[in-house]
Amino acid sequence: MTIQGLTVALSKGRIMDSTLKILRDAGIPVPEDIDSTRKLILSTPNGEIDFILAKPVDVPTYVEYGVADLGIVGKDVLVEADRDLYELLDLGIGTCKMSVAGLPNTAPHASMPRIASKYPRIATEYFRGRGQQVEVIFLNGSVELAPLIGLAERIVDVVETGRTLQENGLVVQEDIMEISTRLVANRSSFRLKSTVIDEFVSLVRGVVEQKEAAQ
Ligand SMILES: Nc1ncnc2c1ncn2[C@@H]1O[C@H](COP(=O)(O)OP(=O)(O)OP(=O)(O)O)[C@@H](O)[C@H]1O
Ligand SMILES: O=P(O)(O)OC[C@H]1O[C@H](OP(=O)(O)OP(=O)(O)O)[C@H](O)[C@@H]1O
Repeated sequence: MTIQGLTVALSKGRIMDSTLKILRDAGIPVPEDIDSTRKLILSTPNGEIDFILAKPVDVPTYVEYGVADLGIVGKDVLVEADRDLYELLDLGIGTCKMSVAGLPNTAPHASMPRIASKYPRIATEYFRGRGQQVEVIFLNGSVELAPLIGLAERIVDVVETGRTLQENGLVVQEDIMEISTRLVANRSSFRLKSTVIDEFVSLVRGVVEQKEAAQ
């Protein structure tokens, strides 16, 4: 069986190289110039797969609307987007944590503490779940700035090595969830293209399991 007739949305940026390595190791046809091109839609020479190169935050949108059958994207983005998708596989790459961080030795003092985050839904749900009233302030990046300049008491952000927190004098206060890269599917595609999607998943799963066994 060969893979045919799929559109796959890939996240540009940090997880792109490890995603492409997994796909290539799995024997999934990938255009040669995908790492270097400025094109946003690429097809394999025999037209097996169309790849859409998207901003990570937009991948769940493409997949939910069915313009992509499959998507590869971080769990952080998926939880924040809260789209109606099937999550098929954990690729075990792009691993990090979603954490609450702030300046050390500071007890929350405001009755309505401010929390800065690029992930307002995750932050809001987390504090709601703990029965804590907070005001969540959306920032697009460099979130660690917020406690340093007095915009917010704490942040909710991704922590990988911890270097950004450390170099800015911040510490993790609570961990919210583990993050890794996931393969997701459009609900209709999953039914209508089940054979080819099953094949895609089983090829990728083989590589992921092999990597896990070698660790
Ligand atoms: N140190 C890290 N910082 C941010 N994301 C990380 C990190 N380590 C792994 N990841 C994972 O990589 C994914 C993509 O990260 P990347 O920085 O490319 O996206 P992004 O923050 O949406 O980029 P941008 O907004 O700059 O386009 C994240 O959604 C997350 O799942
Ligand atoms: O624990 P670390 O290894 O230091 O990684 C975590 C940092 O990396 C990400 O920022 P990114 O580089 O994507 O920039 P951004 O803050 O502009 O989103 C994230 O938002 C943290 O700031």
